[in-house]
Amino acid sequence: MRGGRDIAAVSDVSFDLAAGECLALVGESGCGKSVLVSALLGLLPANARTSGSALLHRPTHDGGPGPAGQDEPLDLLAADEATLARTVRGRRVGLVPQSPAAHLTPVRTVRSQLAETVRELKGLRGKELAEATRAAAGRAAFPADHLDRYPHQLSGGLAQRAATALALVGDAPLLLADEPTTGLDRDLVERTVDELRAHTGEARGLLLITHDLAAAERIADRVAVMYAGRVVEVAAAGDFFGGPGPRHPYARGLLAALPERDFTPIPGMPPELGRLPDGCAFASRCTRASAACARLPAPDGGVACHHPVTTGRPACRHREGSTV
Ligand SMILES: Nc1ncnc2c1ncn2[C@@H]1O[C@H](COP(=O)(O)OP(=O)(O)OP(=O)(O)O)[C@@H](O)[C@H]1O
Ligand code: NI
Repeated sequence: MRGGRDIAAVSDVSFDLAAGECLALVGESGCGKSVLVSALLGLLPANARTSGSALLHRPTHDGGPGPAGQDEPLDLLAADEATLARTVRGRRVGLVPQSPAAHLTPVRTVRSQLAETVRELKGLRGKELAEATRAAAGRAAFPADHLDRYPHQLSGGLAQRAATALALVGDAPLLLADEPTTGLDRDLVERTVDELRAHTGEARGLLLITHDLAAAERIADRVAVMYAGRVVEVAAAGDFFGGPGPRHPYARGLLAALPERDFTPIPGMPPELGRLPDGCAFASRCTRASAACARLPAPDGGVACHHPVTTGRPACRHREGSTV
């Protein structure tokens, strides 16, 4: 920040994502979801700092170890710009960006941007390229008769679909979708998330960032909840949305806020990142808070809370399989 102040936008985040799995990442606006995605792709501003590791394994179709010498994971946080640009972005990790209108090149039509991506990633030319470009648009329900439009001529939902089409072209082993259904009607939301879910076939992984808990429930295997830059709970989707429900009070509050549930918002606002308390950042809004919350809770069994709701069942069930 200006004045030499540091802001910790994302802290101590730890999770895995298996091949063939969809992990939904949810949490209020500003909790750090997009910063996390930018960090994974080396897209943070130049003055940002990261530490730790983000290991990307080579996918294998049977889930077993890869060919000898080729299954060394790549640490995305340590990779240099040339590696990220030439081998990672679009190829090994696809991105549906949060603000598609800002990511599309304003002076080129959707067709030309999509064709360039298909040419680069699939090596197609001529008639085949034109055909594959139309097919790529169709995969994200982008209408063929809008392909010759410029980004400023698209509605928000159409720009979203153009960005999704671009992200799907490379069939990357890991897809990061940052709010891919903003501005879409319910049937298009469902069509889009189903297409993203289909992407997890053939041992591909999907990290779905969304505010749409119904969309997460529809396609996610597990759910991770972020609050003020930290992951506070990771749970199997069946437990999270089903009977036992989430165990972290914040995660329970997120679900209870839904109109089809209690329709009761969590009182108060998330804290400012520059003024985080030393202890649990949710304590001031939490009805279960106690003196223990003055200390930061360490993640324990998938939940970081001094007084999680006991549901009688383990909330975190890891799927078998190799990690992506
Ligand atoms: N370039 C930046 N410089 C300073 N602060 C930033 C920068 N980018 C993001 N932030 C801050 O980091 C925090 C996390 O932002 P982020 O965009 O990751 O939130 P988010 O969870 O994706 O929210 P939303 O759901 O609204 O997209 C916010 O407080 C934001 O203001
Ligand atoms: Ni975001």
